[in-house]
Amino acid sequence: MNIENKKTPNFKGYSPLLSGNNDPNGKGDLQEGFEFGWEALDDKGGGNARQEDGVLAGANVWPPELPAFRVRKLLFPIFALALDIDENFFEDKTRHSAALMRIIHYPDQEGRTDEGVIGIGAHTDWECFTILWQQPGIQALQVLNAQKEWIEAPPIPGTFVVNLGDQLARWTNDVFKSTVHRVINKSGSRRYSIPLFFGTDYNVRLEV
Ligand SMILES: O=C(O)CCC(=O)C(=O)O
Ligand SMILES: [Fe+2]
Repeated sequence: MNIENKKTPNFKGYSPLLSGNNDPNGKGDLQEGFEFGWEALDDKGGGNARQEDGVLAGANVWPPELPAFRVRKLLFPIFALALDIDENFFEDKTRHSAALMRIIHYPDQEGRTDEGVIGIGAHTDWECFTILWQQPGIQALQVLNAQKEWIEAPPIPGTFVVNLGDQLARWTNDVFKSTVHRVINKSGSRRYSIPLFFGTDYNVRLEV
């Protein structure tokens, strides 16, 4: 696999099972991983884009057979087409997108009765959309539907949840509404989730 991180110049990419062996007394580490970091930012003219990245400088590598790995690049054109505007409308507005990933641990709250203390209270996300990975097998995420009822959004193996955020709602005059959601983890076990929040470049005006 040519995206293997031992073959890239900047440590980014895929590390297969048993490719590492941290303990010299061991025979190999039973884990695989994928390393990524800052993209090489566009050179704004000085010729020194992200020089401070040292050995990590340079583009990420992504599996060519999995274009959805760069889901953001796919989602913005899909929203544009759904809005009946040019497919590339968001292209020059999302070059350095405000993007933040969280890794969240929710302790189990089985038996807790305080309705005011839940995993994450009802809210909408702020950006354009959130791509959310949920730990398989644990139901905890709920979404408020148009009838104002909380419905479950269970993890479906091999899929992400995409929540729409306030920025996209504002920009589209609520053609796309932001999703009200919350998390209550009464599963009996701890739960992990990983949301990736995606907005646009900071200086973009919300206009069409
Ligand atoms: O953990 C989840 O499923 C959702 C997390 C979330 O809504 C958030 O961090 O904004
Ligand atoms: Fe959220």
